[in-house]
Amino acid sequence: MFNNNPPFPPATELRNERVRFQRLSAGYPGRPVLHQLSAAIPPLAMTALVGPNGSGKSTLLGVLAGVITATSGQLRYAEGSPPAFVPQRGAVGDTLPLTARQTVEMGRWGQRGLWRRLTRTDRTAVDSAMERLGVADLGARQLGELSGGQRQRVLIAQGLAQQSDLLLLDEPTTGLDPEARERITALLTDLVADGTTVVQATHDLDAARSADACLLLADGRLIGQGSPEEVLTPEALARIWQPA
Ligand SMILES: Nc1ncnc2c1ncn2[C@@H]1O[C@H](COP(=O)(O)OP(=O)(O)OP(=O)(O)O)[C@@H](O)[C@H]1O
Repeated sequence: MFNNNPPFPPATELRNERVRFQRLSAGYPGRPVLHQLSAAIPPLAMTALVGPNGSGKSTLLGVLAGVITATSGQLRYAEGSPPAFVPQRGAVGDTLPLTARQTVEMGRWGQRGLWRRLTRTDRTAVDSAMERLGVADLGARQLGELSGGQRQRVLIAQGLAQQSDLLLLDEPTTGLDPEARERITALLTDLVADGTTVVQATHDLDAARSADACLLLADGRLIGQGSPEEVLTPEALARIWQPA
């Protein structure tokens, strides 16, 4: 959830790639999930991770975020900040006794450490992330009292407060109504225009089709990468979502 040091040092020789992984495998104890993935994440662009339930999208995001360690392969980052990771809404306890503002402030812990007081710079980063997500007026509300869309925006604000140029989001629009979805999609598009590299796992094919690049996963294997037109063909989608 917080800024992590990348598991591998920045690789200055990466050109036109923000992240590159080669023959990357990862999983959980006794459960291999990702098998030998090789791909690159383009900088200053939106990349969509697409695939059926259980195909390994969250696991790949976790590896890119540095919260899951690869079991083999290579993962390299171009120069830039450590990634900011916005986990799935359901992965964050709704019953945590935290206000919306405290939740966003947690985004600064990576820079500040858990026990240090927030500086003015931290508070400014928190304020501006909350303004940008339209949740400034919800600051005093308990996280668990917020609607799904509001809670999602608070979690994205926590990611933005990290001020990273690499933002990883796990299904940021799942379960939201169309208006909330559009709002978040527009925000992510603006972030890319402002110089952020965004990677989102998504079930939303409209969001995936409007991304700059797609990685298509099935059963922990990468079965397509490239532009949405190249990857999200009717044949590929039929094959993975309606197996014979
Ligand atoms: N903490 C865990 N421990 C053990 N297995 C896990 C864990 N988290 C996920 N898995 C398993 O890893 C596989 C990939 O899960 P993952 O969450 O990465 O897929 P996903 O594509 O993000 O799925 P969804 O679209 O449902 O979110 C699944 O078989 C899942 O059951």
